[in-house]
Amino acid sequence: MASSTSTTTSTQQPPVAIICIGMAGSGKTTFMQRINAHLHQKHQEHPSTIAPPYVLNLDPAVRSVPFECNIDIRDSVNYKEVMKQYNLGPNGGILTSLNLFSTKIDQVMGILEKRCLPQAQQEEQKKKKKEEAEVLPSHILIDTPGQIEVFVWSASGSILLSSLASSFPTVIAYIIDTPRTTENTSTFMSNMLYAISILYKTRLPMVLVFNKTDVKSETEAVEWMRDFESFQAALKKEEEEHEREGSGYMGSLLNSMSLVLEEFYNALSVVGVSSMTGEGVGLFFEAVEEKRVEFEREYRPEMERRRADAEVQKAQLREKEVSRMMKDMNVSSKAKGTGKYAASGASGGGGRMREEPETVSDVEAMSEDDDDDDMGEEGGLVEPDEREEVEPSEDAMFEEGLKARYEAAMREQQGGPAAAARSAEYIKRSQE
Ligand SMILES: Nc1nc2c(ncn2[C@@H]2O[C@H](COP(=O)(O)OP(=O)(O)OP(=O)(O)O)[C@@H](O)[C@H]2O)c(=O)[nH]1
Repeated sequence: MASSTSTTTSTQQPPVAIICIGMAGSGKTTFMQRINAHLHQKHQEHPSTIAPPYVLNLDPAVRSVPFECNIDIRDSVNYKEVMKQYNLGPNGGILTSLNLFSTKIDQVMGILEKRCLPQAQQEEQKKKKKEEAEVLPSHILIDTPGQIEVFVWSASGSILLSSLASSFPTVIAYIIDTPRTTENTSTFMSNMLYAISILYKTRLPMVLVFNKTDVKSETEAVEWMRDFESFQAALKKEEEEHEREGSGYMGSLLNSMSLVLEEFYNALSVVGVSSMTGEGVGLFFEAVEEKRVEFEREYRPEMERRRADAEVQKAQLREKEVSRMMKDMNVSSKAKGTGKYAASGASGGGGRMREEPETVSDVEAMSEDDDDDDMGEEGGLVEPDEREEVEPSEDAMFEEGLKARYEAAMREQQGGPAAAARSAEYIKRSQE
């Protein structure tokens, strides 16, 4: 049962964000209510050392939430209005509401960091000249819409998840309706495949929560995961019972799947919970604690490596773009100096104001004219040697400055910590 160590995490480390994901009706909201109540109870028992959790509701379509939320998507987006205004169905309404909410991600993260991160709190403490530090929450709980695909596979879902994971150790709690999932092997396998796709899409540590264990124990499901032979035996039994036509194909597919999924099962923590009775909640928090350590050990370095790779790629792209632009500039600046397109008299005959060439043949024609002009200049206006000495250094300085400005502008455009916020801005604009 409940272990006290699991929920008495040192308040000085950042809280772990638990994102509850699961199919509609799997019991996410009831589970959220249960773990929220558990943490509140811990807070009441040790008010000076344990703070209540910080709670977010990201389900815009839920009618009522049976727990108090610190941040509720429904406060910023009216799901029904969104459906009406954009002429959308329920799923489109949820997706658009999430998109609209994700445009505020920088504000949401600002609040979360201020309320939950030790560094931010220390600054706040200094500002307010407080003697004692406030106890920080050890957990951030996040409820998501039942339409998993809307959350997990949407741009806004990715923005929300990656923003959270960049500031806090983040764990996915995948909630499974145990009685329904263990009805038969194919339902079980479908649910596992769903979980695997979420694991690979989010690349975050995951705890599988077999919910509703008061109705049916998780033992059978766990056995199917841990022991390949027991899954095969269940499969065989089903085939015999139903004597299904063509079940040979289905059976061999499920068999192969269970072998393939072995690796995936090993990467997961599995717990059985009853959100109704509270049984197994302590075990869940122990599993979360394990995953927090795993996040710091494996996921964060991997995340940082991916971010560094992306930075390198962006820098290479930037470099390429800048040299391409500089090449273009070279062509046009060469063509600018003199020639038939030069605006006569505008710069004392220097031809600085002439028109840009529009085609390659224009450029060639212009450079031929330049040669002619040189000859003309040799005739008395400017010494070619003199011009070579002066102009390249001016050009070089001009190009250097220009290159630096382009590079800075492209860095501004492509990278930086506000990239997620900008993507969110993009989503917002696309909604308009
Ligand atoms: N017996 C039992 N019923 C549960 C448990 N957890 C949830 N339920 C019931 O399952 C139903 C669905 O629960 P919800 O918490 O609304 O499920 P949800 O996943 O949030 O549903 P959506 O909001 O539609 O995505 C409700 O009738 C709950 O009472 C449990 O541990 N045991």
